[in-house]
Amino acid sequence: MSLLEIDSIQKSYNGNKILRSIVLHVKTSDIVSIIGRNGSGKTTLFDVIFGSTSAEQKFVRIDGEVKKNTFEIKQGISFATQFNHFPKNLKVSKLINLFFTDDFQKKLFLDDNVIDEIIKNRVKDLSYGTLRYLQVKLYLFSDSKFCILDEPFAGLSPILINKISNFIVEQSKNKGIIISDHQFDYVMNIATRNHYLKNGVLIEIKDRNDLIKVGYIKN
Ligand SMILES: Nc1ncnc2c1ncn2[C@@H]1O[C@H](COP(=O)(O)OP(=O)(O)OP(=O)(O)O)[C@@H](O)[C@H]1O
Repeated sequence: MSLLEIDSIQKSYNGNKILRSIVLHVKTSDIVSIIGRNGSGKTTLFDVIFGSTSAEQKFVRIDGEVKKNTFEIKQGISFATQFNHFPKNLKVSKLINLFFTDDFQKKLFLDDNVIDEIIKNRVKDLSYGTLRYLQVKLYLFSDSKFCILDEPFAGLSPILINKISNFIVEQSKNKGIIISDHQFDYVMNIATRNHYLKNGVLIEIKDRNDLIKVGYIKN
């Protein structure tokens, strides 16, 4: 059982406080959602946690050890960003080989008809949705204690969303997962705990009704 403790995160852009005081604790088998309106600061929060964006204040601890820089954080957290950073000319088969040190996880990863169909292609030949599916699945299956998924369902058809949802539940047996996506029904269906990000703080929410109360959706 691992524990990720995120505390006292504060971040401003041009004097505007985007994150005021974020506290979030995630342990193995948690699927923790962060829902929020466009521009509320979800991606900024993930970038700050991961260390790709600086912050006025930040505290990240994994299993009792304070993690100060991206190098240290990368060893404990895999982060599927909204963007694809894979080299365009790389073959999908090579990309997959680069990601896995664990044969068991690799075998599990490869047991998938969607991957079968693209394994001989190059990254540049994949459609947006297929590339997104590949990217999210790679980070989800990678050998890390925690995984952050920023908009994993964006651009995916319902069948692929269901597949990714099932993988999230399966992989959460061995890792803690933080997920943010505007497809809130799919997210809340699998999350073990839900949060709403508003005015720079996280509010715990229980159900769809709470999303109406906070003004994310209409009745
Ligand atoms: N590099 C930057 N410089 C200045 N302002 C920024 C920068 N990056 C983000 N912001 C601002 O910070 C706020 C939060 O942006 P962020 O991308 O974190 O929101 P989000 O909740 O992820 O939104 P979405 O749901 O649309 O992806 C926005 O007002 C955005 O304009």
